[in-house]
Amino acid sequence: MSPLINRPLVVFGPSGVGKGTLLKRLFAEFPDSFGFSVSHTTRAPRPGEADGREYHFVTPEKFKSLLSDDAFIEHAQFSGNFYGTSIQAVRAVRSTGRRCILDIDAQGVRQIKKTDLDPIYLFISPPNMTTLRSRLRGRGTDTEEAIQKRLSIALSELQYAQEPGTYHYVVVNEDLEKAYTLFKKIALGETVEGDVLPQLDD
Ligand SMILES: Nc1ncnc2c1ncn2[C@@H]1O[C@H](COP(=O)(O)OP(=O)(O)OP(=O)(O)O)[C@@H](O)[C@H]1O
Repeated sequence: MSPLINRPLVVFGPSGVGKGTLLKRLFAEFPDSFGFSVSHTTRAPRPGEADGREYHFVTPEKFKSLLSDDAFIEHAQFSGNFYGTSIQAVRAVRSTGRRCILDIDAQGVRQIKKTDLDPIYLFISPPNMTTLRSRLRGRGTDTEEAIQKRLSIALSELQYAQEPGTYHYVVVNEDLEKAYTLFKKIALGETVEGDVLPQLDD
């Protein structure tokens, strides 16, 4: 098996747990070491978005043909549009000498497990549910209805993480400095213990 650093890193965890916060810090500290793959989408580009940079913008027909050619390692539909990560996009990151990071949901993780991508799976966990709820509210970006929806999806993500063999590592994002220190070591391919998945039954 190749060294850990050569394998893509799949980062998953419930909405509001702090994935974006940790990833932003990692990219700021190591601007040349990591890359996100460019996904395909059928949604229209927003002002300022460039094809091949934010997304590969494709028609629904093209998306379907890629899908039937098994081009995607995972795909999903959100609010009427399709999104997918192609194996080619992951390889493109690798060819620039960067470690590819995939920030996806549990449904995507399930799909990737059926491929031969062989990534490292890292689950970002809240220390408890109370903290997760208050972070989602504290972010101030969602309505109460959207928060409830995110929380119910979060519960299924947490249930998924409790199934055996789901992840290689857990990072509990309680104290941000501590979480980032461990997250960084895992991203850099160091061999570490990782945290233990908390109970999350509060
Ligand atoms: N260790 C921490 N302690 C306290 N607050 C934190 C910590 N980590 C992140 N936060 C805050 O929690 C909120 C959610 O974080 P963030 O947006 O990074 O989550 P996310 O997992 O990327 O969510 P989504 O999947 O919805 O994009 C933000 O307001 C962030 O500043």
